[in-house]
Amino acid sequence: MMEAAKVYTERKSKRAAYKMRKKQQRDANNESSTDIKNPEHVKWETEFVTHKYIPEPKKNTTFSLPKLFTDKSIRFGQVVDTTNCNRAVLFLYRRVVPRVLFLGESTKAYAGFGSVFLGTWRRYCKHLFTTGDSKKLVSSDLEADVVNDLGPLLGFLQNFLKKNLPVLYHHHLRLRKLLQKHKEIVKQDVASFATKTDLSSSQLGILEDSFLGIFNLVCIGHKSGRSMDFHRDVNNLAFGYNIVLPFGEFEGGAMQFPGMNFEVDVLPGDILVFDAEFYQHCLSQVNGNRYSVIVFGCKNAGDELYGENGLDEAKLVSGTNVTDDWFAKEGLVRYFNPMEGRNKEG
Ligand SMILES: O=C(O)CCC(=O)C(=O)O
Ligand SMILES: [Fe+2]
Repeated sequence: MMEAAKVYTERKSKRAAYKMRKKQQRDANNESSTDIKNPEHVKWETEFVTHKYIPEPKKNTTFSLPKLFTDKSIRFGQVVDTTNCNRAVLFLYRRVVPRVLFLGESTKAYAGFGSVFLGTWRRYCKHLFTTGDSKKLVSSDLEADVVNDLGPLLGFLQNFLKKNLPVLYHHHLRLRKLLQKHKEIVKQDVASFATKTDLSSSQLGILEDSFLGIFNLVCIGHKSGRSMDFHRDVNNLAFGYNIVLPFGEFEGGAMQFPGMNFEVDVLPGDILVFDAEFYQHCLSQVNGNRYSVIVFGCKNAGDELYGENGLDEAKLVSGTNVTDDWFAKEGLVRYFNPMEGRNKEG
């Protein structure tokens, strides 16, 4: 007994020392704790805002909007749209990305002066014409460096979502599994899929599965071309949310929501999660070198998997083929709050 008690005490003090060391390391690196449960760090706030769709203004129109969520603490803005369906939520996590995971030089060089897309399927990327220069595909001498650089960041993000936004985590996971399932089907009969769908055999396996984790598509943006114009990400997965992580040395680049009459600063180390498919948005003028990692889902994949291959679950991710009744029957809600509860998939 005595011996056991001693071992226990030793372990306890070792653990305490370890925790202390980690904390000191974090402080030294000027990193923030990712434990958002710490009440000192978290201050959830709910803002109810009404969103009004406004006609797309001329290119380069600038908006002057009041800033929300300027505080250092993490906040939660719940947005009620005009149909009062609680459709959208925006989440802003301040200073949660450890500094060691910030984008490295290789990835910045790889992004060049436009946007590049990394995804499981080359074709799948090709479909994303959200910016003029997104045709640049995944093939570069820098690719290995980029994978080494981005992999840990995506791993961190995945764990972060799992802990803090479980429903969104499962939404990505579901799409991921669906695409994997499709990949297996294609592999078994490569010839017959060659013309059937754009997610064809020749496009498989560009990146290791483990690199993307639960995610399917990642955009690395530099200067964020079109984002500065007022837009919606209309090719996005329905009910998906963009996860935006800005990096670099810059000023400006606030995410603006003119239809809701506010903007939020999003800074290196922050994670912004918002419904870019539903809400019109743009970035304010950026001065300096701003890079952004944007994780999202593209609805073409869901549409193709459903339409071309009849994979039933794809209805869920494409959204376009389903009614509210279908969701209800499946025990799902169309407009989920990524923070609360879980959709069906375990
Ligand atoms: O932050 C960026 O670079 C892009 C912003 C944007 O338009 C989006 O995430 O949908
Ligand atoms: Fe956007």
